[in-house]
Amino acid sequence: MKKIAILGSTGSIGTQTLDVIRAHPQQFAVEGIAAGSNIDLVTEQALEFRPRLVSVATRELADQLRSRLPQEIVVHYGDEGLIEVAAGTDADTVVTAVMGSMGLPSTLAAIDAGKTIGLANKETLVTAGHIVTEHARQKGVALLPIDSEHSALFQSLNGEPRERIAELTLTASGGSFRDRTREQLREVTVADALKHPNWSMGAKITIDSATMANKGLEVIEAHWLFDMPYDRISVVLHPESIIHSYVEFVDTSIIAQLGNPDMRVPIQYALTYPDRQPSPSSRLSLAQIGQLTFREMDEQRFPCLRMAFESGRLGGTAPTVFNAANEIAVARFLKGEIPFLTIEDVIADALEQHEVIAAPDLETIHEVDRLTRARAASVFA
Ligand SMILES: NC(=O)C1=CN([C@@H]2O[C@H](COP(=O)(O)OP(=O)(O)OC[C@H]3O[C@@H](n4cnc5c(N)ncnc54)[C@H](OP(=O)(O)O)[C@@H]3O)[C@@H](O)[C@H]2O)C=CC1
Ligand SMILES: CC(=O)[C@@H](O)[C@H](O)COP(=O)(O)O
Ligand SMILES: [Mn+2]
Repeated sequence: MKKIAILGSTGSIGTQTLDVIRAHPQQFAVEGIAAGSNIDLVTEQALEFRPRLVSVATRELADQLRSRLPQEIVVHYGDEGLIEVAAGTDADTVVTAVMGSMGLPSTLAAIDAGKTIGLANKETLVTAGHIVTEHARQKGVALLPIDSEHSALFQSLNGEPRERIAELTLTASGGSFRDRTREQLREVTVADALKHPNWSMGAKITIDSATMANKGLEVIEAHWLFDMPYDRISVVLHPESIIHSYVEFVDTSIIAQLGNPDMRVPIQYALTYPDRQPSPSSRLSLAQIGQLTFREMDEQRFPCLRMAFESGRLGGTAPTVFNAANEIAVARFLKGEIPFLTIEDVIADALEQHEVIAAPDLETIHEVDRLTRARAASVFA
C-alpha cells in the first residue's frame, strides 16, 4: 500500500488526486491532507480518507475542524502545518498541489524528508528550480511530473539519455482567448477568461492559460525537470489538447503522449509509476475526433511566453520575478483591479526594473519574491 500526502487537497488537482485514490482503495492510503480555507470540503475528505494529519490555513479554522473530527486525526495550521503534512507523516509520495510559490518551503521539506514528489505546483520549480532540483538530487528523490505536458514528456522520454534528445515540444491550447486579436483582448472580462476550452482547473492557472504565462511557466518547468537548454524547448499551438506534448529524438523520430484532457491520467501515472493501472478516464478515439490541428506559436500575440523564455535564459532571479509578478497580476485581474492586458504590463515592469542576481540562495529568492510582489501590487493602479 502506497501512502500519500496531498498539499492542496481541496483544489482542482487535490480533489482529482483523491478521485484516483478512491478508485484504487487497495493500493493507496492517505496519510495527510493540507487545505486553505474550504473547511467543509476538508472535513468531508478527512472523514472519508481518515488521514493521520490535516492542516488548514489558520488557527481559527483548525479549531473549527478539530470540533468536527475524531480525536485521532491531528489538526495543524498555517505554514508550519503545511510543512508538517509535507514532511511529518509516513507518506511515500507527496502531491504538491497548492497554487504559487507559497509551495516552495513545503516542497523542499518533503524532499528533505526523502518523499517522492508528485509535482503539480510548477511555480516552485520556476521560482527556485536550481535549489529544488539540487535538493532532490542530493536526497535521491524523484520529482514525478503531474502537469499534463511534463507527464507527456516524461512518458515519451521513457528514460532515454539526454544526448539522444533533439527537442522537447510543449503543446498549448491557446486558452480562453486563443482566437481573439489583441485589440479584442482590451475588453475581456474575468468571467470570459475563466472559460478554458478544454480543461477545468483552478482560477489562477486558467488565467495563466489565457495569457500564455502558463506555457511560459511550463517551459521553465521543463528546463529544470529534464535538464534541457531553452533553445531545445519549443511550444506549438494545438487547440484540441489531445497531444499533451512530444519529444523529437536525434534520428528525427517523434514520440508523443495522447489522451483526452483529463488530469486524473497524469496524476495517476505519478502515483503508480513505473506501473500503470486502469483509469476511469474515457478512452480516446482518434477516428471520432477526425483531425488534430497545429499552429506556429506567435510570441507577439502572447508576450508572456516571450518574457518567460527571456527570464529562463537570463536565469538567476529572473524567473522568480516573472513568477511573483505574474501571481500578483493575476490576483489583481481576478479582483477586477486591472484589465486583462495589464497582466503582461505588470510582468514587463517587474522584469525591467530588476537587476538579475545569479545563483541566488533561498534567502535571496524569498527577498526578491517579496519585493517583486510589493511593486506588482501597486503598479498601474
Ligand atoms: N488544475 C489543473 O488541472 C492543473 C494545475 N496545475 C498546478 O497545480 C497547482 C494547483 O492548481 P489548482 O489545483 O488548479 O489550484 P486550486 O486553486 O484549485 O487549488 C489550490 C489549493 O491550494 C490550497 N491552499 C490555498 N492556500 C493554502 C494554504 N495557505 N495552505 C494550504 N493549502 C492552501 C487551496 O485550499 P482551499 O481551496 O481550501 O482554500 C486548494 O486546495 C498550481 O501550481 C497549478 O499551476 C498543473 C497542471 C494542471
Ligand atoms: C492541464 C494542464 O496541464 C494545464 O497546465 C493545461 O496545460 C492548460 O492548458 P494550456 O496552458 O495549454 O491552455
Ligand atoms: Mn500543463
